[in-house]
Amino acid sequence: MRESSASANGSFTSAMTLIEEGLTYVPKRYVLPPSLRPDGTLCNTCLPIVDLSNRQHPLLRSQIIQDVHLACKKFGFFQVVNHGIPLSVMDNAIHAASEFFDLPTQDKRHLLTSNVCDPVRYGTSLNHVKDKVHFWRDFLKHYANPTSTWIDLWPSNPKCYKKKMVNYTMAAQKLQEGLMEVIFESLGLNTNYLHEDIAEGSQVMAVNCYPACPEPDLTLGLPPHTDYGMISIILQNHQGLQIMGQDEKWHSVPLIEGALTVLLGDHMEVLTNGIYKSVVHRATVNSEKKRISIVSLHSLTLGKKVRPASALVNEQNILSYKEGGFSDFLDFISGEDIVEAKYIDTLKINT
Ligand SMILES: O=C(O)CCC(=O)C(=O)O
Ligand SMILES: [Fe+2]
Repeated sequence: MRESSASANGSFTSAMTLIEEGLTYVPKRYVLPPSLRPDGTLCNTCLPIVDLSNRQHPLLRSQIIQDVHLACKKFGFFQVVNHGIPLSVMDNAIHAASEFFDLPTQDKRHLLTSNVCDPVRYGTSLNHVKDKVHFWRDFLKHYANPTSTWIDLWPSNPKCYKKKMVNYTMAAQKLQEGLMEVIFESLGLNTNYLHEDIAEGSQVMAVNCYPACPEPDLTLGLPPHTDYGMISIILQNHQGLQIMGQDEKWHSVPLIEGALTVLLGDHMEVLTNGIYKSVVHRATVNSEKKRISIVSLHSLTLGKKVRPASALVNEQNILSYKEGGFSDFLDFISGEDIVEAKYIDTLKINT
């Protein structure tokens, strides 16, 4: 029978536990219908890489702006190199995350919750209580900006977690502020647009762990989805992320040492009135290595709404989105199954 001792009867079994039990197959609840499985047909298109080293250079900045514009328009995605976050800060964050997931379940269980509004959440799949099909992922999510408000709630085990993770979350928040300026400039908006709201904005860290999987072709770490925020910055230690191109084919995001991945989210689609679209992406799993990804999700602060920039609404590009905010997204995911429904669809004005 394809079911392990730990079944999906409402009790909690992390993906890490299954591996520790020495499972040689994936339990039935993880097996996707054939049409949703990763079928291995991938495109080898060169994906955009933006080198930020010259972003303050008066003459060379315009090339960066142009690269960002093309990448956002065509893919809603790019990788950044020379972004200013030291390799040691990134490696330490991955290390702290990995140690957290290696802890025995009893040391993580107190963070277990299915309430999406809790500022610190440990869990598995998307929502292990509600999911019809499960995904091969354990996660820890916590708020990060501003640090002083949230850090006391972060895990204190492993001991190094707060110290190592905070160096990364603060650097990612700063990088995000610089990236937003570049993205706004690429749209012809003032670089100071929403400056304070962005500096005070929400930052949610989604720390994901995808253990090595005995049958990686039958399941996924995360199903196709878009992120809700303005941008997401992803740090990963192994390949596994795929993005959907305009050609509706999956493209694997390569692992480039030191690079970070930037994804445009639904609130960016709203702000640009659809000039830039949020990118559909998914996480695949592999049979050899545990993969860690640390996603820094940025949007405006909880009470604020994002609306289309008035400079981007005109006769050629008529108003196409309603305003939406982090709290609208939380309401949406409390009620909907995100495998079946999309948050961005609730924000579109049907003309
Ligand atoms: O693991 C990844 O690379 C992607 C994770 C992701 O898409 C998410 O947490 O929203
Ligand atoms: Fe995502």
